[in-house]
Amino acid sequence: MEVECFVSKTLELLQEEREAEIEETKLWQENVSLKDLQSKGVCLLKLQIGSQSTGLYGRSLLLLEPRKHMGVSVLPSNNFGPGDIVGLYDLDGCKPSSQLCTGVVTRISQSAVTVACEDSPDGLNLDTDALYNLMKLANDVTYKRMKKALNTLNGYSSGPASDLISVLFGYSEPGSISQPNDLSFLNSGLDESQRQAVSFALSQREVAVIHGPPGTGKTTTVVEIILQVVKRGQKVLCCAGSNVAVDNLVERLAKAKAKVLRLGHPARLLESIQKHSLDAVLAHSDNTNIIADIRKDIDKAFMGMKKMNDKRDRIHLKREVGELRKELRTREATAIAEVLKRADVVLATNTGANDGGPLKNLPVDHFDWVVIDECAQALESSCWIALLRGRKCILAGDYKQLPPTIKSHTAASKGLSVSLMERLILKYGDSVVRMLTVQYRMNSNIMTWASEQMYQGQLVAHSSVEKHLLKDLPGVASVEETSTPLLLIDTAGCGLSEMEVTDDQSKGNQGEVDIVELHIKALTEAGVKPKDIAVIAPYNLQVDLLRQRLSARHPDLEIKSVDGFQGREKEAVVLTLVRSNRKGEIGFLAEDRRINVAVTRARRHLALVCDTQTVQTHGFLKTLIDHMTQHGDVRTAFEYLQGYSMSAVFYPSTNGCPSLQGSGKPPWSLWLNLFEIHCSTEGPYR
Ligand SMILES: Nc1ncnc2c1ncn2[C@@H]1O[C@H](COP(=O)(O)OP(=O)(O)OP(=O)(O)O)[C@@H](O)[C@H]1O
Repeated sequence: MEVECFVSKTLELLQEEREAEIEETKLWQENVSLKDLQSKGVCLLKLQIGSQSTGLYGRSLLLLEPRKHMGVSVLPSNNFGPGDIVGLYDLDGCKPSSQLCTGVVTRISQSAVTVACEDSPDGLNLDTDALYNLMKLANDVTYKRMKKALNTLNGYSSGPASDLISVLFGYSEPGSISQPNDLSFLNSGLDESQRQAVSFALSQREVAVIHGPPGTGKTTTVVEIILQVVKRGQKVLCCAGSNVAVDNLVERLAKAKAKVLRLGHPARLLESIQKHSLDAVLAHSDNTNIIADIRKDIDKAFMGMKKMNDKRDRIHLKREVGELRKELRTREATAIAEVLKRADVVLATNTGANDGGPLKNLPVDHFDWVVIDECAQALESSCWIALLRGRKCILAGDYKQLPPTIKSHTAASKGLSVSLMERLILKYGDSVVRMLTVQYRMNSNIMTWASEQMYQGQLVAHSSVEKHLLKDLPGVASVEETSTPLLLIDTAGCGLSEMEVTDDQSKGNQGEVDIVELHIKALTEAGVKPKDIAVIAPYNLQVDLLRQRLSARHPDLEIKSVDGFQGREKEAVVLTLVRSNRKGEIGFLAEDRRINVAVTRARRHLALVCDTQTVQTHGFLKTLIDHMTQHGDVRTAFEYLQGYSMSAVFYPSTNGCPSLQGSGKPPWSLWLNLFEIHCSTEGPYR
C-alpha cells in the first residue's frame, strides 16, 4: 500500500473513530440515563472520597470509591484505565454545568479509582461525606498527535526513517546485515527460540517482528535485544501502547543497569520507576539551580511590575521578563537535551513520543532503533509517532490476541483495527518474523489447544510448567478440582438461559454465576488463595453480577472482562461464556482472539462454564469444547448440586406445570431450572 493511500484512508477512519468517541461521551445530551452510561462503562456513579493526598510534584490525588456494601466497596465493571481524562461531577449529573474539575486516572482497581486532579481540589471544597460522579471525557490529544504523524509521514522526503518507510510500505524489500556468529548473550538463560529472535533482530537492516504468544518471554527477549543494541553504543527509543507495559520495560532494563529515561506525566507512572522519570532526573541535573534562580527572578519582576506606576519603568521590566523567559526556555531545552542524550534508552508511550514534547530537544536522527512492544494492540497511526524517529524498528507483540479497541464498527471493519504487525506479516510472511515457541506459563494441557488453533502447533511448554497443577502449590490439598488442568462444567440442558436484556451489547447469566460460585468455593476450600484465582467473562454485565455475588466474600478474587485481563495471568482461571439460548447465538464470542486471550491467562487450572449446545454452533469454540472433553474433566451443572441439602415440597400446579416451594441452600435459581426439567412429566411429587 502506498504511503499517500494509507495516510488518506487512515485519516478518514480516525475521524470516524473520533466522532464515535465524542458521541459516547455526549450521551448525556440525548437523555441517556446515568445508569445506562454506567452500564456502558463510561461513567461511575455515587463515589465517595476515600482519601485526598498530594502526589508527586504537588499534584492532588483523589481516591474515589463506591459506598461500602457489607464492609467492602466494589466498582461496577467499567472501561476506565490509567491515563484516561475524566471529569468529576456533583450528583446533579454529568453535564458541563455540574463539572467540578477534570483530571487523569492514575490507578484503577476493583474497589477504587485514583484521579490526579488538573485543578486543585482544595479550592473546590470537596465534602468527604458527599457523593460524586466520574465520567470519561473525549481526549483529542492522541488524535492530534496521530494526525500530525500521518501528515509528516505523507510529506516525508528524506530523514532517518526513509529506508524504514520504504520497506514498511513495500517500495523496497527488507534487508539484512551480517552479524558475528558468536553473539554473546547477556542473559545466559534464554531459550533457543529467544536466542534466534535476538540474533535475527540484530541482523535485520530495517525491521524485525518478534511474535510472542502468551507466556513465551517476549519482554525478556525485547530486553536482551535492547541491551545488545546499547552494548554496541547505539541509542534506542522504546515505546508501548500502555503506561503499564512501558513501566514494566523500564523496571526490567533498569535492573539490567541500562541508562534509562522515562518520559510521561509523572502522575501516570508507577511509583517504583518515578526516579527514572524526566522530571526526577532533571531535578538532579546541573542546570536545576540556575533554572530555579531564573524562575525566581521572573516572579520577582512580576511582583515589582504590579507596584510600578511609571509606564516607562513597566515597559522596561516587561522587556526584562521577556528576556528572562527566553533564557529560561533555552536553559530548560539544553538541560532536557543533555539528560536525554545521556540516556541509552528513552522510554515513552507511543503517543508520548510525539515531537511536541521533550523529544523536540533532540536532533531528529538521534535514535538508531525504535522498539515498539505490544505492537499488535496499537493503532498503526500511533506507532508512526515513534517510528518517524528511527532508522530501524523492532515490533513485538502477538497479533493472535485482541487488536486495539475501536469504538466505531465502521472504522474497524474498514481496516482501522489492523495493526502494523499484522499488516507486515501479511505482506512479508515469515521473512520478517521470528516466533518465540517455548512458553513459561501454562500446563501443557491448557497450552495445546491454543497452540494448535492459533500458533500452528509450534508452542512447547517449558519443563518447569508443563505438568504443574494447583495441588502442587503450597497449602493446597489434592482434590479433584486441584488435580485437573482442564475442567468443563457443561450447563447444556439445565435451562440456565442467558438473561433477557434490552441492551444487546451486554449479557448476563445468573445460573452460570451460581456455578462459578460453587467452583470458587471448592477451590478455596481446597486451599487455593483467592488472589491466585481470576474469574473472567466476555460481558461487562456478567462481570457485574459476579462481583455482586463474590467480591464481598473474596475481596482478593480478581473478576474482570476478558479484554480487561489481556496481558495478565493467574494460577486458576474460571471462565464463564454466558451465552445460552435456543438459537445458538453467540455474539462477540465469535472473535477467536478473544477466546484465545481468555484461555491463555491460566497457569495451572482452567474451568470453563458454558452451555456447550449453544457455543458449539461456532466452529472455533467447538474445537475448545472438543479439546476439553478429550483432555480434561467434564461435569454437568447438575452434578454441582450433589452434596447440597435442600428441603422442598413440590406440588403439581393446576395448569399441569409443577410448582415448587421450599427452602434450601443456594443456588436456588439452579434448582428451579433443574426442577423444570426433571419434574415435567410425572407427578405428584413430595
Ligand atoms: N528463557 C527463560 N527461562 C526461564 N524463564 C523464562 C525465560 N523467558 C521468560 N521466562 C519467564 O516467563 C515469564 C514471562 O516472561 P516475560 O515477562 O518476558 O513474558 P512476556 O511474553 O512479556 O509475557 P506475556 O506473555 O504476558 O506478554 C516470566 O516469569 C519469565 O521469568
